[in-house]
Amino acid sequence: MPQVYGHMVHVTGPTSILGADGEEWKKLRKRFNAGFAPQHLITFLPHILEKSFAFLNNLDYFATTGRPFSLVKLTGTLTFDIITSVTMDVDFGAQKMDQPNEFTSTYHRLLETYASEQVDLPWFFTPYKEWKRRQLAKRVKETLTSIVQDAYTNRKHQGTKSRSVLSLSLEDNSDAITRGFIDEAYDQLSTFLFAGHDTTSILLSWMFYELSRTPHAMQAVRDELDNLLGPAAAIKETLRLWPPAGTARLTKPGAGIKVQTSTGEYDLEGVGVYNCAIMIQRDPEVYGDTANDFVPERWLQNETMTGAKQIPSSAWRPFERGPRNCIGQELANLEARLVVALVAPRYDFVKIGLGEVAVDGAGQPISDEKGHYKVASEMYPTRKVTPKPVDGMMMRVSLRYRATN
Ligand code: HEM
Repeated sequence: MPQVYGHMVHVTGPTSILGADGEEWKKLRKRFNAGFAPQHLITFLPHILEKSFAFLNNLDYFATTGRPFSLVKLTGTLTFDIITSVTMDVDFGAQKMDQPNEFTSTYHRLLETYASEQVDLPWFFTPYKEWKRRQLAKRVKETLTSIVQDAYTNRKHQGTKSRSVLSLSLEDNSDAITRGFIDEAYDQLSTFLFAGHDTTSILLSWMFYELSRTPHAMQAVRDELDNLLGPAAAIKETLRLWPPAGTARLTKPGAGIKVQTSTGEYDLEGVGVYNCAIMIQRDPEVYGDTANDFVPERWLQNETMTGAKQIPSSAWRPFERGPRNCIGQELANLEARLVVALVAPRYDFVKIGLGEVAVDGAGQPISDEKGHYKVASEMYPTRKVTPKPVDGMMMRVSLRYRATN
């Protein structure tokens, strides 16, 4: 839907796979599918592991100093390091807290220009922000373009080929390198950079938050680590409650698209359709009276669990469905499983600020009847007023044990 996609053009570029349509999209999707085949994804494991250990080092620092920190910032640099390493074979060292990397901070400052309710206003309402966004986008483009150019040279002179997004973007080139060709490769690279790290970092933050206030679920994750079932259910449930991405489509006039709902049939000819995953995935008709609760057990194929069999697949769509679904979903799952397997046994997280757990006079958490800790203030107020901004998942973390090696 151009009205939505247009806003993101400074992050994704005009020829991005996200905005492409028809034959152009098919060509791009086919090309990049090769980089996300299961047997190829497994080759990313050493990269993901290496970056996850750097993440553990950072958590250790906060555990030993007791300092509060923004979890979403920390997971953001982790997933940034992973995505740059697997899509362009470059290590920006984004997680080095004592030596902030310039490209990483420029990129995150660019993303922050979108984190405001004013984002939907035309540019002339927020001229300074628009100017700043363009400046930051220009600097990001300079760095990524030089990476594209270097990769092109290596490919041409040394025959270096891989199935990274960058390498796949350079396929189809004629002998002469043109500005347009480099720009297109840059658009795809920067799209994967954005789509492949922001989402996964949000997933990880919400998951550790929900686990921190649902002790039985955290215990199940720790118990189930051997077969990775526990993390899989926790990941799925986090994505149900807190889908980090979404989709909007413009229906073609004459395509005959109609939708049947409990209140009648609606004609969706030539309109913008926004699949609001956060509402669909909290539908009480499907998820019952625990629709708003974090209940990973619902996804375990256990006959005794209520609801497990009745959830229609279309009621869970964080990666969307059909041919335009998320190309990186298996990578996101792989990352999340690995990170939770390393982090869950080693640390306890405690939320501070918005969403922190309510305690009794003795300082003990107060549980509700469903086994969740009650929160003192909701992360997202449900009142019909402008919600407060989220606080970046401010946390404290403590070590459950010290690794000897
Ligand atoms: C928790 C993590 C993730 C979530 C929730 C997520 C969600 C989504 C959703 C909902 C779409 C469909 C958008 C639309 O229809 O307009 C999408 C598309 C896409 N995602 Fe993801 N994503 C995640 C991780 C990733 C990763 C790790 C990558 C890359 C490595 C990635 C790359 C893409 C790309 C390139 C598209 C466009 C696909 C196309 O149009 O053919 N995503 N994602």
